[in-house]
Amino acid sequence: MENIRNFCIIAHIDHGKSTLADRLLEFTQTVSKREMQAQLLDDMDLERERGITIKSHAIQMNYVYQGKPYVFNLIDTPGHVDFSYEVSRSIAACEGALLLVDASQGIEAQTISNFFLAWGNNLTIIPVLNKVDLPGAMVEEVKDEVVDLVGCDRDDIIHASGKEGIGIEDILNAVVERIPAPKGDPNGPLQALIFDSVFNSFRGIEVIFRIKNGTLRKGDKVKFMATGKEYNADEIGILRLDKEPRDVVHTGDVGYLISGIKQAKEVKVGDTITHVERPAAEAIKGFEDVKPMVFAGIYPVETSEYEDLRDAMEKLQLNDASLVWEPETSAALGFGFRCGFLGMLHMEIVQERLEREFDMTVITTVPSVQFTCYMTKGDPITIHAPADMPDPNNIDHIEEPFIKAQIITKTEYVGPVIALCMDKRGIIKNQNYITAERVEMTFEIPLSEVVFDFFDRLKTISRGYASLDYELIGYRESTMVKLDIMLNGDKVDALSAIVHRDKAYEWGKRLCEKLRELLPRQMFEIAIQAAIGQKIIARETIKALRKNVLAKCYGGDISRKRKLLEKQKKGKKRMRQVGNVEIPQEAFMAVLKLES
Ligand SMILES: Nc1nc2c(ncn2[C@@H]2O[C@H](COP(=O)(O)OP(=O)(O)OP(=O)(O)O)[C@@H](O)[C@H]2O)c(=O)[nH]1
Repeated sequence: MENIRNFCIIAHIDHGKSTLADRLLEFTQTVSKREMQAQLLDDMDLERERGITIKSHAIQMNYVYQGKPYVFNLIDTPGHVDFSYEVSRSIAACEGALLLVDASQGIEAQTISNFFLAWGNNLTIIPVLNKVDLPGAMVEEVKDEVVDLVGCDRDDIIHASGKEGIGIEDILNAVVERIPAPKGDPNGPLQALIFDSVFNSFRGIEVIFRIKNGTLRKGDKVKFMATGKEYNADEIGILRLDKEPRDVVHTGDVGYLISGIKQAKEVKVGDTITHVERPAAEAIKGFEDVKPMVFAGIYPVETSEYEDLRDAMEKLQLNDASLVWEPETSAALGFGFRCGFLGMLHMEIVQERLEREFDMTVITTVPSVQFTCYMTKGDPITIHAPADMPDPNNIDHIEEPFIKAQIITKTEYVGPVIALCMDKRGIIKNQNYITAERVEMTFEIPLSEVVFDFFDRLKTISRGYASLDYELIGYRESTMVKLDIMLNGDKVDALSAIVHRDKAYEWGKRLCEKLRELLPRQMFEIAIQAAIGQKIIARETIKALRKNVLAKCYGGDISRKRKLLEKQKKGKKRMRQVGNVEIPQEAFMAVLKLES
């Protein structure tokens, strides 16, 4: 145990965590030159394509320091605010954290929030000034910022460049010198915290854990404390580039367990593994429940695929503990699921993972935050979907979630940032100069105004020089109304939205215009109407299509006709027939595009 060091890398998005992790793996020869590829730990295709980390990844390295061998368990974590739940779980498995700060950018919003997360969990922080190779590196200024935030000495900050391989040895040495070895009793009853899991269709669910006390041996009979289920530790081992089986995993170590578990619901991230004989008296304190920020319906494009979709969601949930869902029915779309996400990026990623990893084609409906309706009679109702909104006559008042938003930007953009936040019904609470050029502002804003396109607009008005972090602070009364959309007189529940009354007329008008652009023309006319209650507030018409596609073929070439039909069929992916109107995926998201 003396020779183990468990640490994670935390930073704001794009400050270079994955690149630095690559260098650490290379330097410690955890991977050979042949196996090395950029951002090695980002092993999902989606992560590579987008260049972002979505999942935390654990990997073990060996390092010799002053002649003594050490075992490092490194956990690379995502930087985007939507994935902070991954970060908090990784932190629970570590004693220390490398806090990277991009020397050309300085401290950003998630640098601060991730620092406080690690610090609050008593992790030893090693501050690292990364990307010092960049010509724009502002070494002294950014060091001032780091000293201010972390409260460390200037000399504690390590200069590094993941790209050029600068400072790698200094970092590895600091891990040994500054981060404490894990504590725990190797002879005590087994307590291992499950902090991640992966579905493997051949071998059953792989459980990733960190042992706090006791020792786990291959073949041991183990029990998951939350579910009470018992298993055989068929295979245990450590996580190198691949899983490496071992006969024993010791106190303080990070490892995996395979016991042929097939049911996703048997594995709960945050649960404790113990022995059936000599069980631990209590479970390790698990993780705080996730608080989803955005809710949307996910429906199969083919109604017959509902059960397959449920199966896919269960498996995905294993690997994404922040995804929550429950069954939902829509008059327009049939059976599906109401899902809670941590943000819009998370929602996009879930949709893409369902399609890529589980081969599902799904429709996602208008996202919404959660509201509380206080009724004139009876208990308050929580609403996750516009379709659930009760009759306005029975509502006393509605409360919506508010957040505290922390925005860091350059002083020259303070004006536009304040204007944007005011437009979003925000109130400025604080303004604090980090340096002469950079300022940190705090706002209170309704979540519904921030969760959708706010970040894009913030980036545009600040030319990319703004970062945002937010946390929920509670619910406040607002005058919200339900905006309904009707196609040829039929209300389409999946297109409804809950909006602030002051914006409802404008939104209704623009939503109809947007839908006119997005709905494909059909052989008949389509009337698009927006209504609040019984009152129609806007209308647009899509003219009927006169020619049919096959007319272009002059009736001749059969194979060409077939190709054309084939092409049409493909185009139908991600579309749902509602009544006699076809609605493409983009139309369900139209409400998000009204301001751009
Ligand atoms: N010049 C320079 N560029 C770097 C350095 N480290 C990373 N980069 C570049 O910065 C970008 C982001 O690097 P990543 O390693 O993907 O950053 P990350 O922090 O892992 O990103 P997320 O996991 O998505 O938060 C990439 O384009 C890298 O090539 C460095 O030391 N110097």
